[in-house]
Amino acid sequence: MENVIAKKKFGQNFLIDTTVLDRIIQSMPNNNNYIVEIGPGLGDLTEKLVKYKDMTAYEVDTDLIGILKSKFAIQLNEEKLKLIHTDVLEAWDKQGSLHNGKYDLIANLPYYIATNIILRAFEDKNCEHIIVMVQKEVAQKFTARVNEKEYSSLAIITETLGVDSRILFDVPPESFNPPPKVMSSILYIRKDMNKTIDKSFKDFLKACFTQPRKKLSKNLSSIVDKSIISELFEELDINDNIRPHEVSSSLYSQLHTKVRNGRNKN
Ligand SMILES: C[S@@+](CC[C@H](N)C(=O)[O-])C[C@H]1O[C@@H](n2cnc3c(N)ncnc32)[C@H](O)[C@@H]1O
Repeated sequence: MENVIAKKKFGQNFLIDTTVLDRIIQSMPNNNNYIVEIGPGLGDLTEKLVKYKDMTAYEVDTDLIGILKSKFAIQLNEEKLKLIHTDVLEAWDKQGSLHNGKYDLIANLPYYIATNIILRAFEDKNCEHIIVMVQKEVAQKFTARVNEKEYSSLAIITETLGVDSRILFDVPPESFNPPPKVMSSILYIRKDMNKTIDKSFKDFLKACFTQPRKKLSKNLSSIVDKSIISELFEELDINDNIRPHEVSSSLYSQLHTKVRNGRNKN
């Protein structure tokens, strides 16, 4: 590894295990999509990705930009690689999308903003696949299934937008330098490009999970009259004692549609 001191504030844990790097490459979907990487770091994953496809990498750290520019001078010159020096969240704010064509996001994400990045990739209409290294606990939240205790808004949004979502494999702390304090996982999500989620559904889920271990009916009573909740539950054959993590994403969608169509408190 180059003589670089990893910066905690940028979530820098560099992946040094070549077996893991190769397994990420093997997980790449077989398609013609462009590649976007967030946080190329010292460029170990970038070096492998750019052999397969043209790509853009977004990096916030000025010191790393200098290293990457000399390491990838040829690829930059041939325009196989575009290196953008910015905070990726600002790029999303400004551009709306990280690339103006269909792309797959492949990255070892900075953990302090990983959830936020995945949610932004969900909103990005050009992003199809998300293959990212995140904290294992975060990966579990995105891939939980109904009735599991981790099943909440993130998993429901993922199921609603996705055709496929799963954890591909776990990665131990010693695969990184410096090693993070937590176990990591490679998360795989394939979005359905025809689907979007509106803010009203997200707000609805937030209300449903205000107190995740209480009854769903109790949480819903902050936005829907109790008598209407009973009516809706009967129509949809939902048990009054049900907890928020016991309701499937499709049932949440149906409930939301009914609430939005006038049966809320306002
Ligand atoms: C976990 S490291 C991964 C580095 C490298 N890809 C690897 O696998 O070794 C996260 C990378 O994201 C970069 N980063 C952190 N915050 C960022 C942001 N807001 N926008 C763009 N890059 C960011 C860090 O500087 C670092 O290079």
